[in-house]
Amino acid sequence: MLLDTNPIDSKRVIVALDFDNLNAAMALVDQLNPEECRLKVGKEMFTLFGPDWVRRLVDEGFDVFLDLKFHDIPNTVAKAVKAATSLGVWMVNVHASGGPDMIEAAKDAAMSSHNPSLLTAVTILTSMDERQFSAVYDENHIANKVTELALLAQNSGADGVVCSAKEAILLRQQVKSTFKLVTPGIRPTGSDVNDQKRIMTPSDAISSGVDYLVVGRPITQAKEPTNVLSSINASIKNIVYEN
Ligand SMILES: O=C(O)c1cc(=O)[nH]c(=O)n1[C@@H]1O[C@H](COP(=O)(O)O)[C@@H](O)[C@H]1O
Repeated sequence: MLLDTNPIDSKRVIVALDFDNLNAAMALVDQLNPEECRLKVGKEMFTLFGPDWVRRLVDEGFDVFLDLKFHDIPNTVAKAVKAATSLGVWMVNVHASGGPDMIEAAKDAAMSSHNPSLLTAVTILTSMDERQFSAVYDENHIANKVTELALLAQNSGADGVVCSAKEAILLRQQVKSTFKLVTPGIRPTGSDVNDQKRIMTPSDAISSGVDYLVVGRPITQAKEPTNVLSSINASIKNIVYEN
């Protein structure tokens, strides 16, 4: 299992499996090659199909991002992260707004596991635009808050953040080069935006310094999912970000 990104990682796409039907999910997974993508399992599928299914994906050779976005008191989050890493997953996440003690506790738990996982912290959800953001934070500079939360996450030991690719250029000036930027809200040209607000194409995102692209519906709802994945991989294959 890779904990670091190679200069050109052949699997920079993380396919978000958001299905309510296990057969439909596995029909897609069976077409995917663990050398060409990683997988993300979120709240819906984890709640419906549980840890055994996650272990199965790991056993099939996939690097799994278990996206449960923990946000609770430090002790509770540490125990949840310990349980998550015991499944053999590659990455787990928390909300950065849970604060430094919570992130540090999560990182300690992720590292002390017999199967250390990367820990990322969610900054501001990609479904938030300025109107949504200002309703929560009483200000309207999303990029400033993302930067603040990313630095907080880095200083508290997180391995990276989940953010929008729109903030990647700014973040790359401020965080360590090894700090992972994981970005949902990725939309190949011409695909539906759905409920995402802060979006970018795969090649623009990688050119902006993103490490991993989280792509759900543009792949999972496509008539030919593997064609979409291959075309995204081809579009980013030779892009190396230089700061
Ligand atoms: O943590 C995440 O993965 C996440 C954070 C965020 O800010 N925005 C976001 O869309 N996500 C997840 O990324 C995936 C995006 O899926 P699509 O919009 O279908 O590409 C979903 O599974 C979301 O839960």
